[in-house]
Amino acid sequence: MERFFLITGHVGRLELLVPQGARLVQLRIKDQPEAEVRRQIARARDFCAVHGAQLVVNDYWQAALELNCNFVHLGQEDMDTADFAALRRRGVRFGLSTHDEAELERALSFGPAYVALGPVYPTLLKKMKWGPQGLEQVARWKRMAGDTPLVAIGGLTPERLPGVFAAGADSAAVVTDIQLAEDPEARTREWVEACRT
Ligand SMILES: Cc1ncc(COP(=O)(O)OP(=O)(O)O)c(N)n1
Ligand SMILES: Cc1nc(C(=O)O)sc1CCOP(=O)(O)O
Ligand SMILES: [Mg+2]
Repeated sequence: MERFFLITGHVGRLELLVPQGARLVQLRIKDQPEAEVRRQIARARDFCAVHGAQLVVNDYWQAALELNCNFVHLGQEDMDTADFAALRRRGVRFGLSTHDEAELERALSFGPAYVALGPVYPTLLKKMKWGPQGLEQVARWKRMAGDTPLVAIGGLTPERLPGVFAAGADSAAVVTDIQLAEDPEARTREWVEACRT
């Protein structure tokens, strides 16, 4: 699995940062009208196809199906309503969020392309009911997930990556560190480099 997992909140940002070297990118749109969501997903799909990047559509699995996208990310609530049979029929891979053992067990039962564990470190992005999981939890998740790739998320920075990968994460996902960077393009290149080593 790609070690660098970029997450952006707008297709414009995705178009700016993918050319810096991101090969796996999630479009995580929040609080937008459905038509705008679909417009952005279609644009991201086409852009990623041209630039050789894998697009992962967050939340909007129905739009992803309708717009012929092939990878979605689903949270625990999304799992209640997602049509996994339809996703499988159409060859759409899915990654799933997990935060505790019960969620991990449930997520693994669906046969995901990856499971995500978070927040590994404190995150500024959103209020969460889970405290920081820490690196020992990353190592436990890796053991429990078996062959399913593990994505670490939450409060990650290039400086924290050696510890995260040493603990067993296969991939590291980021929103805030790049979103708030003074120079997001340069910071993305730093991530690409840090994930290479
Ligand atoms: C790679 C990755 N991991 C976790 C999440 C979080 O998904 P979710 O719990 O559905 O929360 P939102 O991102 O929808 O707020 C993710 N998006 N990507
Ligand atoms: C969107 C999201 N989901 C998380 C989870 O644990 O499921 S942590 C998180 C925040 C993303 O990380 P940051 O902005 O700190 O890089
Ligand atoms: Mg979600």
